[in-house]
Amino acid sequence: MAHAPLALTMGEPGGVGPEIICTAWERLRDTKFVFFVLADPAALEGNSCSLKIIEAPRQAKNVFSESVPVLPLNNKVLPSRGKADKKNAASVIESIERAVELAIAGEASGIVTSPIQKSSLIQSGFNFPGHTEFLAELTRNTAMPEECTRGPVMLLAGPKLKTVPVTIHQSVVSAAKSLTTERIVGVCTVAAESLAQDFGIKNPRLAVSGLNPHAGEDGAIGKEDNEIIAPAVNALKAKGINTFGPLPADTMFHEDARARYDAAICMLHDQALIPAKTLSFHDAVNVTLGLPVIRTSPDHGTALDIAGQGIARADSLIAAIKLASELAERRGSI
Ligand SMILES: NC(=O)C1=CN([C@@H]2O[C@H](COP(=O)(O)OP(=O)(O)OC[C@H]3O[C@@H](n4cnc5c(N)ncnc54)[C@H](O)[C@@H]3O)[C@@H](O)[C@H]2O)C=CC1
Ligand SMILES: NCC(=O)COP(=O)(O)O
Repeated sequence: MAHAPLALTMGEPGGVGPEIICTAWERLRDTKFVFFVLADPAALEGNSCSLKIIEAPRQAKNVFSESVPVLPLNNKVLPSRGKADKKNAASVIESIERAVELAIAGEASGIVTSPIQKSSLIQSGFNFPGHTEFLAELTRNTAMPEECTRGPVMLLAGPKLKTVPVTIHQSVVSAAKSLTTERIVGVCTVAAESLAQDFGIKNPRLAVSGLNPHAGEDGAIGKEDNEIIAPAVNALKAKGINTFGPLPADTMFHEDARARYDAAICMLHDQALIPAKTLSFHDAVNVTLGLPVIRTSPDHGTALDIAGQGIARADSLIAAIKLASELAERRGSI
């Protein structure tokens, strides 16, 4: 049976989201990568692509080669290019919530999120630091596919490197304090399962970073590496997960080092995202593992500084759309 279309969320209407959605559609309109956008049409107007209002996701396929299919939201936006306005928060959030409902109902084969301006949503009272945590909450009561452990876990997947941060949207101080052996084992377990099931990597090799310089220099520069991370690596090995580390984070991303593993598991957000974005800013995709629905996203943010100038690249969004479609095929979604 043909796949249901992908649900694209609107993201921050003042950012580059609307223009890269339009560019992505122009490049994909004659392909199998059919999507519809959950948006207030006002957010997408002013770009070169034509829009077609649809009433249900199943209509997307019939209009996709001619227009961007748009499933309208109840909450309206007042877009202002280059600025994030917290008055648009209800619409931005509704887009994500409706995408999740449609994916759970099988009317969308997966969700691709456009970037949100987190600071603006948080100022409006939104209680989540990012999509990852919000999607985990929205899908909390939905059963996971068989033999899949619940996350959420963030994966940055690029052509040269896959990285997973154990701690995500936390200050460095709180991230360091919140690291536990159990948490590292949990994240690695979800990552290993997903790399095998979703990415087809048999017995994936996980390289686990240290937290401190030189992985703690045998306890001389911090105790977490020996007391928290090394026991996690041992516990993972005992579970049969192909894991090694803790490795000094500064020397685990050069070309020869990358050849030794399938994913780098990092203790901090920036340990994982700096190498991923440095190597492949325009090709890497942010994937949330350990959800009952498929979710991908471009690796970049709202780029308010270039919004509306016609220079934003849509490559990472296109990579996110293609990857979501591949994952849906692999999972055998409707
Ligand atoms: N998945 C999501 O919703 C994400 C949201 N964000 C949010 O985005 C906002 C801005 O974050 P920043 O740290 O400034 O990162 P950013 O990725 O928005 O921008 C960083 C730099 O990259 C450039 N850039 C970004 N996307 C580009 C594209 N498609 N083509 C060409 N150049 C591009 C920007 O112009 C800027 O110079 C923050 O609120 C952040 O939380 C950041 C990452 C992911
Ligand atoms: N730096 C990555 C990022 O902030 C994306 O987070 P999320 O919105 O996917 O949770």
